[in-house]
Amino acid sequence: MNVTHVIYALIVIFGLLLMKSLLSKCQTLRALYKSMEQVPSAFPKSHILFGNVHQHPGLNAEGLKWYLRLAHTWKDAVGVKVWAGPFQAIVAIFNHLSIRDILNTDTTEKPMIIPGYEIVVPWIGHGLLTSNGPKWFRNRRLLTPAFHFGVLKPYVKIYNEVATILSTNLNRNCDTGKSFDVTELIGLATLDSLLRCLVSYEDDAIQQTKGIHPYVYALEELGRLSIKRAFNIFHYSDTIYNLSSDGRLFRKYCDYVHQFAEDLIKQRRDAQMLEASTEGESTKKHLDFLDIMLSARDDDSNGLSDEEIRHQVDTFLFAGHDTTTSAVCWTLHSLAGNQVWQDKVREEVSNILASTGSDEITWEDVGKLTTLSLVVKEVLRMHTPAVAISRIVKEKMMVNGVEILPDTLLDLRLYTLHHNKKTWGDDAMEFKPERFLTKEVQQLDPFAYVPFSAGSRNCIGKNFALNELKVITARLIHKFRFEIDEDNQPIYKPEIVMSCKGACDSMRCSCKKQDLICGSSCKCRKGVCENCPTHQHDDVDESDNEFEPVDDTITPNVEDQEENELPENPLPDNWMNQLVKVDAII
Ligand code: HEM
Repeated sequence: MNVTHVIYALIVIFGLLLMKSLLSKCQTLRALYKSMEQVPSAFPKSHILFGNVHQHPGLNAEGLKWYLRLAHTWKDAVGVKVWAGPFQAIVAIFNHLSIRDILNTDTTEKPMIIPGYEIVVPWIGHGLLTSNGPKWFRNRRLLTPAFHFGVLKPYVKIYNEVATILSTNLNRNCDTGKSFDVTELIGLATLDSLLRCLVSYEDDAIQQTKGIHPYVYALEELGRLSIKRAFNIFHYSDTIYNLSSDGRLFRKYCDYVHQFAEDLIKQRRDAQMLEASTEGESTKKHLDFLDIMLSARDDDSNGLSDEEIRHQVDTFLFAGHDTTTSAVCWTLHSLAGNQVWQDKVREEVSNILASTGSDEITWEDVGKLTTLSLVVKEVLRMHTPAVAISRIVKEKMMVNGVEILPDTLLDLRLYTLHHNKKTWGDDAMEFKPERFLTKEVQQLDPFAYVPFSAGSRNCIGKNFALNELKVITARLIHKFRFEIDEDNQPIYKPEIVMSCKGACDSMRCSCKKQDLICGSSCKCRKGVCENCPTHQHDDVDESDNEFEPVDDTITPNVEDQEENELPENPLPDNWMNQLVKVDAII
């Protein structure tokens, strides 16, 4: 046998292996297409190359309505299928029975692909949110003590400190006499609180809006660039993305936030070593997340490396920031649109604070905020901050009676689940906190209401978030009155979280004349605020309105609707108006 024979033999073997792999791929695909026949389709036709990607209405208000229409039509189905290209089957799920089967099993995991969770991995690494299997399991066990009630308790003081600075900033903006967007201030406050609680980082510059802190700026840019990448299929390849200007910018901001976290970790290690060597007392006010991570040990007495700790710090800032900001903003927005509930919450807070004679909400007080709790539950249902989460099937599994094959992507539409009329009734689109007192809702399947997800991969920061949300809202409602601004409507942005542009903006006096009032009891209806007599009302100058009016992103695209033969819109025409307008006073 000479060299030529060997080459021929290798070519034949290689060809056979290739054929075998192609055959097996074809069989898998055939099985996938067959299994998907049991799932109704979101679109009547799918493109041979793009699947349905080009038909999707996008991450906007129209997209939300589109999923609601599908949920209304396919009430009892496992979900509906969408093809991302010819090979990737996605099942959009909005039925609690399907959600229960998916979140209750270990045959699914986080999809580490682009545009899935993989997009944020260069930024947050393989922390708790973006890891699977034994790595996730070990880290979850090591990090769970960081959210123990004993650790969370002292954080309530920090939420109060943050709320005080936030109130001062709101008042300062009120002094300008112009409408302004409070979303940004709330975002800075929730970031400030995360940095203080988790890594004991205190810097007054964080809550300053002017001359924005470089860390705040870097986080904002990273969020913006991640979304941008998700919508550019040419940037799905790491090589191409890294060479692009966006990719280089993304890398630059990643390097900055990584360095920021590394410096904090190093400083803490140095401080701990100094304390140990001098037997000195710690000057820290509370045990933080970093302390717990630095001392955490697994069963083999191994701790977390500095790189692992950095991944977790970045993960917690990522997972805990926009979500909480969204929840606070939508709570204020909902109360602005429901003065009766706003007054009930204010009365509850006032009674609690009057009984303690303090301005601060204590740990014990948080449990007494029962009216606010109802409001918060309803807000998390109506404006679900984590609009959707996803999983990939690892092993063949049954979902709501349908067999789903490996590699199918499951798109759990939590917002849609929370508005499913079959579960929540015909008033599902209405803000009714009292629904959580009814027997029907109390007896619902626990998987029908999952703003923090459920099962082993539920939100580890749930109690942290709820406490913070309640303290900040209580403090603001005690001091300010929020009202709907008829002129400015925020625009729904259901991206990584349910954010909005301009929600909760425009702090105004109830006289609706662009004057802004400080204090807690503005009765101004005439022209001069009795609390701030220096603030005379000016005529409203429309050019002062910096907020975008509702644009066509929320107008149903009739053309697409006809082409896709979508079912009739089950929502009232003005449903968006009911959700998005906001204004506030004093
Ligand atoms: C209102 C605020 C919040 C909401 C609605 C929320 C919601 C969620 C949801 C739905 C998940 C599941 C994600 C998935 O399956 O992909 C999740 C996971 C997670 N959340 Fe939150 N979250 C909030 C606040 C926070 C806060 C404040 C922190 C940290 C301080 C945090 C840290 C995490 C982490 C680390 C995970 C991953 C857990 C794991 O996979 O083991 N979240 N969150």
